[in-house]
Amino acid sequence: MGTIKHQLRTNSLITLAGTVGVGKSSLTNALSDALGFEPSFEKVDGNPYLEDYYRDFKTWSFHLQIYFLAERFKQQKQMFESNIGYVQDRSIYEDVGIFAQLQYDNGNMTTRDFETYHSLFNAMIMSPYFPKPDVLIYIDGDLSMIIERIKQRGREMEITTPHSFWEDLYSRYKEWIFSFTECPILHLDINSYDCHDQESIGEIVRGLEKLQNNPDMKYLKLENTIYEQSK
Ligand SMILES: Nc1ncnc2c1ncn2[C@@H]1O[C@H](COP(=O)(O)OP(=O)(O)O)[C@@H](O)[C@H]1O
Ligand SMILES: Nc1ncnc2c1ncn2[C@H]1C[C@H](O)[C@@H](COP(=O)(O)O)O1
Repeated sequence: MGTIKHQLRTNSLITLAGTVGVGKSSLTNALSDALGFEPSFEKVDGNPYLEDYYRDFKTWSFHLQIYFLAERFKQQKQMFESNIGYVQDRSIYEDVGIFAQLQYDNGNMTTRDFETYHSLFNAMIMSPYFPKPDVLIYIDGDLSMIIERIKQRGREMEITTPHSFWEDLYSRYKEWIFSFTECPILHLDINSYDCHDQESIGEIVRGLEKLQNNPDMKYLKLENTIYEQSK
């Protein structure tokens, strides 16, 4: 798929948010390609804690969160210094507001560790390396479809994780997005776009432009961007 003409600032930061398996990485690829921006991925292969974490949340939650924070810091610093456009696969706000909070609420992180984690997070986002994203794209959809995608993707550690964990994560996302005010939100449903369709990606780009060019506009939901279906 080729590049799409757009009017976004050349150093824009577009961040994707949504639960595991919803399609962030796939859309990060398609959008960065279309915009001529760099993609910035969350690396799963090579994460030294992730498999242990899924086996034993209580032992590894704090270690994993610190690891993710360190990775994000390096990623943000590199993005800030290069001063070019990026599409980022997952925001730091989800680490703290969803994943760490979930494990704390479920008794898998102590108050001491949670407070240490929070103070590190707060110190980091005060640094110049953490400008607010221009737009956060929130991807949502039916939980059953999302679970199907997790199964199809085939990461063993995720497939063997109890359904209740995905339900908890899913319902937290629904609440979290309503309280999110750091930047404008472009809301997509997994049935409302197609990563392989230039028209559909073009509609998403138009949505991003609207939000970036209208400072009073804080939220936009794209109901259907798939040309074939909308006819
Ligand atoms: N629009 C889509 N339609 C069908 N399958 C999709 C779509 N987007 C992603 N997938 C598939 O769903 C799975 C999870 O997608 P991924 O982009 O890795 O999600 P995330 O990064 O949110 O965890 C992958 O197997 C991917 O190929
Ligand atoms: N902050 C996090 N805490 C726990 N687990 C996390 C965090 N960020 C990502 N993860 C996990 C969830 C998935 O198993 C992988 C990759 O996420 P994905 O949504 O598939 O990009 O890492």
